[in-house]
Amino acid sequence: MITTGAKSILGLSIASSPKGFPDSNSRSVGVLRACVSMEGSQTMSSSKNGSISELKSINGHIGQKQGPLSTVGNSTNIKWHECPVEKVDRQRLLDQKGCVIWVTGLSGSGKSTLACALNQKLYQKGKLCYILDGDNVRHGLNRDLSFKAEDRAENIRRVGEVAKLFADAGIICIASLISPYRRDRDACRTLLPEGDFVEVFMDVPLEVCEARDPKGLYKLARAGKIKGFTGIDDPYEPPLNCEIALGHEATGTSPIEMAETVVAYLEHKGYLQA
Ligand SMILES: Nc1ncnc2c1ncn2[C@@H]1O[C@H](COP(=O)(O)OS(=O)(=O)O)[C@@H](OP(=O)(O)O)[C@H]1O
Ligand SMILES: Nc1ncnc2c1ncn2[C@@H]1O[C@H](COP(=O)(O)OP(=O)(O)O)[C@@H](O)[C@H]1O
Repeated sequence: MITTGAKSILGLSIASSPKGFPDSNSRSVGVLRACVSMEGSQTMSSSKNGSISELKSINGHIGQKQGPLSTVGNSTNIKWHECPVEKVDRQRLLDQKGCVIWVTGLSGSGKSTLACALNQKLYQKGKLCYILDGDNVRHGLNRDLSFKAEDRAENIRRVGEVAKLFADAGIICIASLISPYRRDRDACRTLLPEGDFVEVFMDVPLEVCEARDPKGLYKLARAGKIKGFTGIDDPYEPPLNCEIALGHEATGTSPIEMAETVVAYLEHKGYLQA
């Protein structure tokens, strides 16, 4: 074992400021703080390549007594691991606050269009977003789920958990799913700190969505060829206390106006700065 100071941890020299790591840029502060905060535990293994075991020893994990074990659902004997680089550090790097914009509404109400317009607006402002779209997530992670109520609930639960991880990464996560049940959406809200879950309701009447019918799904549902289609023969529960309801004159009716409404909300609530 050798002993070293924070300056050489992770191979970064704070004094010499290597290429791609500006020393006076405010975005580097979080990283610097994280390195400096490791100074208390200066023992490193002699490994030359900065291996995982070396990082763990910096973290004080090796040779320490394990903390309490937990049981969560069917996962027994599990333990939560902390890291000195935290959400607040990632947010400072990105100059924004991680949160979840949960877009709910009928098929054809404009969820995906809004998600995309919002992503573009925020990107232009230099803010990092990621979209979790129901249709898309069902192509992979949630391909095993149908549209019966319990599978929709599991769909929402998984996306809620993933969105929470994105928010913890400091990213503005836009989740756009029908999410027809209030209870499922509220459960996602409880996963996040107060204020970090922004429910956006696409308040567009069924008749309008059905007239749009870009995928021809309403037509198939009306013909009885799709069973359990939301709004036709499956329920949709509108939010009772959402942060933003779109589709009215007051909040704009074009996708760009709607996106601007959401951006204004995020700005007002301080999410577009660290
Ligand atoms: N039975 C039924 N009901 C509603 N929607 C259906 C159904 N079957 C397939 N689709 C297509 O699936 C998309 C909705 O997926 P979601 O994951 O957002 O749905 S849910 O939140 O689990 O209810 C939905 O996409 P959007 O139109 O973008 O909402 C449809 O393309
Ligand atoms: N604000 C809007 N005004 C008019 N048409 C819209 C608006 N937003 C979306 N659309 C159109 O409505 C259809 C459904 O939009 P989409 O975003 O796919 O809805 P969803 O994701 O809720 O199913 C598309 O043809 C889209 O071009």
